[in-house]
Amino acid sequence: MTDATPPQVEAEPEVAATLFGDRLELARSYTASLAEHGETLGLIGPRELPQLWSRHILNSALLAPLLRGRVGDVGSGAGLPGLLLAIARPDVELTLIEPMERRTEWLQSEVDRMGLDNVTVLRARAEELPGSGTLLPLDQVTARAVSALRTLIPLTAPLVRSGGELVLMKGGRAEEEIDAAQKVIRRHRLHDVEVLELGADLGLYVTRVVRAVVDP
Ligand SMILES: C[S@@+](CC[C@H](N)C(=O)[O-])C[C@H]1O[C@@H](n2cnc3c(N)ncnc32)[C@H](O)[C@@H]1O
Repeated sequence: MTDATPPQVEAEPEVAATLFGDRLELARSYTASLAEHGETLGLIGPRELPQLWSRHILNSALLAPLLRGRVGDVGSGAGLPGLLLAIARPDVELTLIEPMERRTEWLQSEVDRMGLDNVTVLRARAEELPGSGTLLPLDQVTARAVSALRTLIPLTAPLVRSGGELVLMKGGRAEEEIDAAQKVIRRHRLHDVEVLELGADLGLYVTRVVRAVVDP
């Protein structure tokens, strides 16, 4: 006999209230919708449900205090981190850049359902955007789980204005990725490249972020 019990969604950690403040209901609403539809739409696997808050929702929200102005999220997928950041920071304008139609439909439906007025969903590959006139220069670009830094930097740096920033979520190999990306770091004139470790003070898994200033 196989165990047919469906995986349970992780209970909401208390720290969610600290990270989302008066936007917590929206974060709950998005999380419930992702838990309900994410697997059917191919956005998340069933094994993610027992760690949905701690591994996906809250670690995305940890970036919120780093943001300012007009921000693009490259490869938003299910909305991580871009949609969570739009929820946590209604004062920031988010553009979610995602090439897959089914994913952009999901993102737009969530934006409409929650009535978020600080989000634009753009169906595109990041490399098509520079010079296309579809995207104004951004103050910052975020990305999570899109590719290694040496390929991610050429996709993201051209979208950012001079003096803007890349804010890229990375795993435990962030330093090795930076070493392997030295050529593109020079080519795209990135400086002040640093690795931030977020979340430990809140009792969360450490989320590593590579932040760099773009100076074309
Ligand atoms: C592994 S998923 C990660 C999705 C989400 N950021 C997350 O952390 O769950 C990578 C996403 O990047 C998108 N993607 C891949 N290449 C891209 C490109 N050149 N420009 C924009 N998005 C891209 C894919 O369609 C996919 O949705």
